Amino acid sequence: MIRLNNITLSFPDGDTRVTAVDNVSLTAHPGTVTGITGPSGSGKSSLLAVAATLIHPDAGQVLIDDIDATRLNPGEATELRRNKIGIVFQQSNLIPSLTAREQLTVMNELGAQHSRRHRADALARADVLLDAVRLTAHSDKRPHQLSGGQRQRINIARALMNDPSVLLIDEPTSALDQERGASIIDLILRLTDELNTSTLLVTHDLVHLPRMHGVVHLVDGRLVDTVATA
Ligand SMILES: Nc1ncnc2c1ncn2[C@@H]1O[C@H](COP(=O)(O)OP(=O)(O)OP(=O)(O)O)[C@@H](O)[C@H]1O
Repeated sequence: MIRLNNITLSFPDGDTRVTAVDNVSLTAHPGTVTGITGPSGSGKSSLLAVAATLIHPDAGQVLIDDIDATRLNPGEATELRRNKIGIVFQQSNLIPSLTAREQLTVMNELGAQHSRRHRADALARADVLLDAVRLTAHSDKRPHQLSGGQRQRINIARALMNDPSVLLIDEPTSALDQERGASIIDLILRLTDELNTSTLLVTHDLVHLPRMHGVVHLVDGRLVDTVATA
């Protein structure tokens, strides 16, 4: 579960500061997808970065499975992120020289020795996830041999490699046409259900919102509306 309590975040802007996120609270339960929407510049990506523990907020708490990430030192926060949070960034950052399977197994090589899986376990996990995202037949292909939708599926599978309880996804459909976008949303809904993740999904694509379990709407960094949908 992820709970954001009264998050405020500002950035320096000349002599003043711009408030990117203004006193926002939300909770996402396991097995649910919460959409975060709002106009450009409304603070969606900033809020996701705070949830990911990549940016420390000016005020507020980030509770991941009841651990307050804002009280951890940088090393502890990195460990928490590695073990409990899967992140799919807006920009795909697949490594050009690696196959689809290696994009996943390389996750296991990063981070502290004690938290790594045995190589055979990592391979087995990668194959389960490649199957879950329907890419088994493409396991040995490199990014340039795959479509945009297939690359996005690998990004999602990779974020799930360490079995996170929280899945954070920024604009997963922005580079895809409507049909491929809808199929990525299908995938995220299914994996959230099967793997019981608490998923936050940033999107400005309103067509997908009715399919989510809840939606929060940001304007100028403030939460203006919370809607339970499904
Ligand atoms: N690193 C930064 N330094 C300074 N200001 C920033 C930084 N990141 C974001 N901002 C500002 O914070 C506000 C919120 O930006 P953010 O990227 O979170 O919005 P967004 O809703 O994700 O926008 P978009 O839909 O265009 O991606 C904006 O005013 C933006 O200019």
